Amino acid sequence: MSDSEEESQDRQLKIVILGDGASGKTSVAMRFAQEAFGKQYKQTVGLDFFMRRIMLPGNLNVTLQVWDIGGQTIGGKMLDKYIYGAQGVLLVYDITNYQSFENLEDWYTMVKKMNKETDSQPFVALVGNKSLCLFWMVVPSTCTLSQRTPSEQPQDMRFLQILFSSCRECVPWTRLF
Ligand SMILES: Nc1nc2c(ncn2[C@@H]2O[C@H](COP(=O)(O)OP(=O)(O)OP(=O)(O)O)[C@@H](O)[C@H]2O)c(=O)[nH]1
Repeated sequence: MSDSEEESQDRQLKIVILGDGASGKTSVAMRFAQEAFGKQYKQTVGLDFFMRRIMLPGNLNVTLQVWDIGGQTIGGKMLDKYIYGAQGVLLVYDITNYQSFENLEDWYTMVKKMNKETDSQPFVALVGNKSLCLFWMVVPSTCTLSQRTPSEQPQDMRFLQILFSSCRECVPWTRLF
């Protein structure tokens, strides 16, 4: 393969979406990859994949492989395999469900455990989904995972700030991916 052919090939990045069931992971992935939203809840069993090509500054083509992990996989045998090798992790909670925010700590622990041995750590972002359901909001927008666990500052991760999404109402997505 020539140099130019090699250069024109897309780089692949693996993004894993984690969080409790019904927090909106599939909706986030679908909104990103297909610009679609399904109102009906259909539980993801195991995992699902989505892909989208994007162009980064400098005409760099990148294919994002989005791994939508079912909320029921926590504690399951396969979860570490799903997380392995991810360059980015979105930890999704539902702003109308406080438990889904609290449980992110468990998801985050899995990410840390999985990546303990590897040199490259993924970028991790918290995503407060259903962000336009303000009437039912129970997780204040000032909460972050690191605030909840001050002793556990994520020095070993490149931790991004909290982001908000609303799949139903289609707010701009540029900051999330
Ligand atoms: N109003 C509103 N509803 C949303 C939003 N995102 C998702 N939902 C709804 O929330 C429900 C659950 O969404 P899913 O995307 O299937 O949740 P999930 O996290 O993938 O769930 P699991 O497959 O169980 O892990 C569905 O009925 C969605 O239509 C949003 O931004 N706003």
